[in-house]
Amino acid sequence: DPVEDKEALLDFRRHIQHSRSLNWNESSSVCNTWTGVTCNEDQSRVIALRLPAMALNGSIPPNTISRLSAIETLSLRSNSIYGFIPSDLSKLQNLTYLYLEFNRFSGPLPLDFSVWKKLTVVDLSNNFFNGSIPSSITNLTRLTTLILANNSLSGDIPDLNVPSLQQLNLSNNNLTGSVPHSLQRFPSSALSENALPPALPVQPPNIQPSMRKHSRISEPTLLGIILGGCVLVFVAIAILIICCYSTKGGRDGRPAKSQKIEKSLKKGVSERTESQVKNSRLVFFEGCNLAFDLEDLLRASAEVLGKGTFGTTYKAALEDATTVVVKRLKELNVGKREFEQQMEMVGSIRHENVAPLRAYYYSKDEKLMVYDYYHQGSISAILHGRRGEGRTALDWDTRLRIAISTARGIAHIHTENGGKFVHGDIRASNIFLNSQGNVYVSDIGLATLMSPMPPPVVRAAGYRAPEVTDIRKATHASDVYSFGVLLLELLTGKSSTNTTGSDEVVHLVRWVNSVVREEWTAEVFDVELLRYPNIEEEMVEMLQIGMACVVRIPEQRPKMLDIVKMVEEIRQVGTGNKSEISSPTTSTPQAISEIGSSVAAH
Ligand SMILES: Nc1ncnc2c1ncn2[C@@H]1O[C@H](COP(=O)(O)OP(=O)(O)OP(=O)(O)O)[C@@H](O)[C@H]1O
Repeated sequence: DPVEDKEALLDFRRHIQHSRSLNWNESSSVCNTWTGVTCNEDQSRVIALRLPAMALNGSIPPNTISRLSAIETLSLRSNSIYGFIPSDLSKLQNLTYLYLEFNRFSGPLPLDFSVWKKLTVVDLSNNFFNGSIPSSITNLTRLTTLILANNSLSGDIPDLNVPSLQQLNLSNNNLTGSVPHSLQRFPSSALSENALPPALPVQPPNIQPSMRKHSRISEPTLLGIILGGCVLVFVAIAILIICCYSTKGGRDGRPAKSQKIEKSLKKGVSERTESQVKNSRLVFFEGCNLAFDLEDLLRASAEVLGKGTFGTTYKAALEDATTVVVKRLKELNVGKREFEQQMEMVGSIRHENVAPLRAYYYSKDEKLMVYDYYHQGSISAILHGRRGEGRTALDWDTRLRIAISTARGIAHIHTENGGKFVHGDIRASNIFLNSQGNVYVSDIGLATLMSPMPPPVVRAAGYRAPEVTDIRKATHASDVYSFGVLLLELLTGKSSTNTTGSDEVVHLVRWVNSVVREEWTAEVFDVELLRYPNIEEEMVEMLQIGMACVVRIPEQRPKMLDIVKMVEEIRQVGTGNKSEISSPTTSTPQAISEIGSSVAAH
């Protein structure tokens, strides 16, 4: 651990008020457990400190952060920090990203920006900074973003001739003078709400600048402008969304990475008033090392992953290169209290096979859930996506591992809330693999939040136990049924529902039952599995478990804890190749048909 950095951070915490708890224990590892702290690869130095929306209150204590001399990212946005930017921060020679917006900083900006040679992004907006904009900013040759909006900066705008600068916002200050040539390439909004002369004089030029210099726009007028702006934004976004959906995603059939959709994620918040935004925070769960706030999420470039039963799911890349998944829920049937209770329950579940809910957000218009992004995608996508040439088939060992891990995950969920918790929506599209191949059960407990009249849940149909008529009333036994369907899916490679040539929908359970009844068991298994040697008995074993889970009468289905044992034992009762990893070779389908009839007996 970087001992000196640790001391500096502890000193920082000691000298600044923070009403949200910071898990910075002296005995724990700075690099691995401390919220908001990131270290370099060999864990010798702290390189990022991100404490957005941590309710920090006070001024930045001198000689604390300035000792983190390797720091590249400093984000203290959306707190209540006041006072000057301490001059000793000039020691942070590696500082690249500086986010101090939405605080109560005041006083002049640091005079000499050139000490931070690597500065790339600077956001000091929404504070009370005054004085002029230092011309030393011109020396920042790597600067791409400069946001100083909503302060009380005055004086002439310096000639910021910084070729790398791509994003500029100096709006809503008291800046005067003419727009320097170097800044004329930016949209006029970058400089709006200042005391600059208008580009086209609509009033006598000698009157307007001086009037505006002394009188800021009155609040009702400002409100009018904001509301008008919001309506315009809303209409524009509505048009964009319509355009977007009419093209049904990217031309190649994949979800379109689209700015329009990104805007739609932002829409909900742009409609809210500023005070609502300030009062509504993302609620993080303990142990979550992610450090971002709502503004980060809204700023993130978002890509639509898909639309599911509960809303739209986005992949959002945050400024620090973290990727998260944001579920934007729709049509919920619950109020704030019930939503929060359910989220707290879901967020407290910790198991190696359960996708942790990282954070959630609730407001009247917007309900968000934040998860880790799983690089390999869902089991459904891996199993059914892209059949044909160039496809990597899901091997038997992986399918077995998915079955065991999912069973363990669900069994754990069933022990929560005094053994009353139900997943309610087990299916292949809610089970994920991360880049290391670990398995995670996701989307827990969402079904119970649905509105009384959910949209036709076609996708869930093949997984839904026959006794479940209302998806909000799922039970442990109905989860077991859905898990059984998942096992059948892993074995057959077929989706939970399939459409025949005559457009008839055939449920996988019915199909498997009919095939097994006719003693054609060998036909059941995925042809992609026939390449693996000595797995027949294991497959038959899994088929038996799957079929036991999908029996019609709920009371006759095994309990999840028993299922875990049964699935774990597949290897032991199988061919005895317990520790071997089956590799793709050829095996004859006859071998399977010989043992197939043993399943029919069950
Ligand atoms: N944490 C995640 N990591 C990676 N991909 C995800 C994650 N969560 C969801 N996805 C993907 O986003 C897409 C949309 O997911 P979403 O959960 O909204 O709908 P679904 O799973 O397709 O359907 P349903 O909500 O009805 O279960 C799916 O392709 C899903 O695989």
